[in-house]
Amino acid sequence: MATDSWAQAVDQQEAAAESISNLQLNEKEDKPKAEENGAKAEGEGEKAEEEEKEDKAAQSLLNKLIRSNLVNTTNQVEVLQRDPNSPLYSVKSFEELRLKPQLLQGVYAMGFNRPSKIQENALPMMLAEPPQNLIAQSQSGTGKTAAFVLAMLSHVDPNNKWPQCLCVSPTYELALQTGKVIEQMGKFYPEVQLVYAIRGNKLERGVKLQEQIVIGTPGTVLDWCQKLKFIDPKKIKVFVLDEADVMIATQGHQDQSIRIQRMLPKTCQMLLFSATFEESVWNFAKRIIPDPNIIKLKREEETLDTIKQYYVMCNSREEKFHALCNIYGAITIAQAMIFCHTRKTAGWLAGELSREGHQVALLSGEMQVEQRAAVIERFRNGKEKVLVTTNVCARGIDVEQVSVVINFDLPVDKDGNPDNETYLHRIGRTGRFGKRGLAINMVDSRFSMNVLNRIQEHFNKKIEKLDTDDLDEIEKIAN
Ligand SMILES: Nc1ncnc2c1ncn2[C@@H]1O[C@H](COP(=O)(O)OP(=O)(O)OP(=O)(O)O)[C@@H](O)[C@H]1O
Repeated sequence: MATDSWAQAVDQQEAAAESISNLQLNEKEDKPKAEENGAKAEGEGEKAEEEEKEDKAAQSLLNKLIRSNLVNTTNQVEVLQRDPNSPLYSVKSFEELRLKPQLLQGVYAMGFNRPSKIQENALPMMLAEPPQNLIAQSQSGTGKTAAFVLAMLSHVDPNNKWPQCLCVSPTYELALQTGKVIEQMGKFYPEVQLVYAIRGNKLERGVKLQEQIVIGTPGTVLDWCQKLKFIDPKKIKVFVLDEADVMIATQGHQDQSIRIQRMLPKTCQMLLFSATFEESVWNFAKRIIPDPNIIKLKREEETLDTIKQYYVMCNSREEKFHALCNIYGAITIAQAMIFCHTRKTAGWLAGELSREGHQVALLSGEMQVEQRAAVIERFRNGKEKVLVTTNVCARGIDVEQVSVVINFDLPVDKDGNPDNETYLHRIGRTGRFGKRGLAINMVDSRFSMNVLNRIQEHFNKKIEKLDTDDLDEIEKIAN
C-alpha cells in the first residue's frame, strides 16, 4: 500500500488544530445537573464545570486503541436476508472466500486464522455478485472494520486510477484508524492507494484523485464530491458508512451522509456498520441503505450473579479513604478499579493512595485519548495495581482481569437518579468470564444510601453492609 497520501495527510493534520482538538474531550462546555444533584448531595461540593461530557467518538477511538484482539461472544448471529429464497452462505475459513492472493496474504500477515463470527456471514454477502447491501451491528471489537476493509480491497480494480470505494467515518481520528487497517491488509497489494478526505488535507483545485480508496469525514467527502469535484461519485462502487451510532450523535453528519449517498449510482454497494442499534440508528440506517441484508450480533449479557456486593457507611471522603485503606490492609487485592464521580475526587484519591505506597494509575478527563490508552495498557500489563477513574473515562473498558471494583461514589445520571446500567457495566461479568468478583460501594449521605437502595431493588440482589473497622469481617469477604 502506497503511503504518500497517508503521510501527507498526517503532516497536514498536524497543522490542522481544529481536527486535532477533536481528540481532546470537550469537558468544560457542559454543566450537567449530576454534579449539583449527585455529587453535591454526596458531599463533594465540587465545581460543576468539571463534570465530564460523554464523547462517543473519543470513546470509540479509545476502544480501538486499547483493543488488540477480537472480542469473542457465544451469542448467535442473527441474519435477515433481503431475499429469503437465496441460499444463506457463511464461511468458516478465509480460503472459501476466494480472495485475491495478495489479500489472503495480508489477512494472514495480520494474524487472522479464521473469520470472526460477524465476518462468517458478512463477508460472503459483501463479496457476492451482484453486490449486496448490508446493515451490520455488533459491539466494538468483533471484526466489523476488518470485514469492510477486506470488501473494499476486493472490489477495487487497481488498473483504474480513480476513486472506487468511499468510506465515511465520524471523525478524522477514527478515519485514520480505519486507514491503518487498509494499509495493513493491503500491504501486499501496493497498486491500491488510499487518500484521506479530511479537513486540513487541501488539494489543488481541478485535481482528479487517482487513489482508489477514499476515507474521510462526511463534510469533507461531500465537498470533494460536490463542490470541489475531486471525486466523481458516479464511479463509486462501494460506499461504507462506519460507526453509524457515533455519526448520528454529531450534528450535521446525518444530513451530509445522506447527501453523499444520493450522489452515488444505484449499482453502488452500500454498507453500514454500528456498534449499537437504538431506534435512531435504525431509522438512519433504513434511510441510507436501500434493500439491505441485516446482520446483528447480540452483546454478551452481563450479570451480577457471581459478584459479592457490599456497602460501607461513611461521613466524608476522608472516611471513605480510611475505609478503603482498612480494606487494603485486610485483604490481598491483585488489581482494583476505583470509580469516582468527578475528576477532582479521582485526582485527590490517587494522590492519597500513592502517599500510602500504592502503585496507582489515574485515568482522568483532561487526558487525550492516546494518553488514556497508554494508562489502560500499563494497568492491563500489571504495571499498576489500582486504577482510579471517573465514569466517563472508563465506560466500555474491559475490566475482566479486575476482581475488585470500588464505587468510591455511586453512579448517578445527570438528574441524580441511580445509573443502573453503569453500575452493571462497572461490576458485572459476562457469563463466560464468570469469575467471582467483589464490589464495594461507599455510601456517605442519605442521598447515596437512597441511590444504593434503589440499585439494590432494581437488580433484586442484596448488597450487604460491611464494617470496615472490623478487620475479621473484612477478611471474610475475600473468601
Ligand atoms: N478474523 C479475525 N481474526 C483475528 N483477529 C481479528 C479478526 N478480525 C479482526 N480481528 C482483530 O480484532 C480486533 C477488532 O477488530 P475490528 O477493529 O475489525 O472490530 P470492530 O468491530 O470494527 O471494532 P470497532 O468498532 O471498535 O472498530 C482488531 O485488533 C482486529 O485486528
